[in-house]
Amino acid sequence: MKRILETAWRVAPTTASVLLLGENGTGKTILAEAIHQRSNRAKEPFVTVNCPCLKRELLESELFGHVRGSFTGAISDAMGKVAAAEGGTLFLDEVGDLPLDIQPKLLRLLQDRVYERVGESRSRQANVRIIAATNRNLAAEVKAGRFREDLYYRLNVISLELPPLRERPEDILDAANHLLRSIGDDLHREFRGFTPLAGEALQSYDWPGNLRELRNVVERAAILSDRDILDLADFEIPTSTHAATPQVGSYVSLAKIEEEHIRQVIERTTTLEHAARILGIDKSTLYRKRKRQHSPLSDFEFANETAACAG
Ligand SMILES: Nc1ncnc2c1ncn2[C@@H]1O[C@H](COP(=O)(O)OP(=O)(O)OP(=O)(O)O)[C@@H](O)[C@H]1O
Repeated sequence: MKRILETAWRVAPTTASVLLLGENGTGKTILAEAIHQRSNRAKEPFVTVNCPCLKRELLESELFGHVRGSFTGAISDAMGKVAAAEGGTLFLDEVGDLPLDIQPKLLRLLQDRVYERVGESRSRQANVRIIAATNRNLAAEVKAGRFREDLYYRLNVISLELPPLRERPEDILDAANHLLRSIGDDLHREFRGFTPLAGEALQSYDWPGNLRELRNVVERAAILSDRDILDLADFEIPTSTHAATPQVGSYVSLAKIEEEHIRQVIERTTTLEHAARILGIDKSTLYRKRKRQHSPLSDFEFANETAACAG
């Protein structure tokens, strides 16, 4: 992540287009704004276009503007977001969803800095810096014929891939502390972080919704807790989905649910002691339960066998 941010800050003051890649909630929009803030366009507008939100005709007009009468409902001339972003940055969110027939118009804007309003033949000059983001694999979209190769290469000069949180568990606590401080500012409260148990639980979960989900979980805990150090009891951290997990209400025994839950916690933790603390039992009880369940002991459990029995 450090390397990604270093590259982002290096490219920020230039006018180069930037392509941000990553799953939903990894912070692409926030990074786009931060790049804009660190550019010499910071005092100029930062304008977002959300590509999948609009129908094709409306999207073209939203981007480039239109002249009166160019389509039903075009009752007056309108400037588009390209004009609104003049001098500043145009952020194209979910650019992978841009319809194929609008893509050449974006390419022209990127290459020649010109565009036309819908229904108008005269070209207009634009001075905008483009930052685009997508959660799609654009190379695969090109192969599938849904994204133009020339546009892909034009956008992909500087691309930054934001990794999902589950691939950087070492960053989770830092991110959670950062979010907690900013949530504290909003709530006019001063938080002092997380108890070790809460921290471990935050790090053990794989956050499919990434930073957005982490923020929601931390915010909820902060609002509902009256402590200044948030504890495990303040959190509702969802159990990650697992194909083999028996669902509550399905026809399986409690023992089976317990076995599966223990298996999952062990899978996500690095020591038996850590797993036992999350499960709220002591490690010798956990060891006995694992033996009773006839689960083959993993390397890690073997390594901890002696310690567990002593404890
Ligand atoms: N660096 C950060 N500092 C504080 N909050 C952050 C940061 N990055 C992400 N977040 C939180 O995560 C949320 C999602 O971030 P963001 O909208 O930038 O993600 P995204 O990758 O653009 O998501 P999507 O693909 O769904 O649009 C933000 O609203 C914010 O609450």
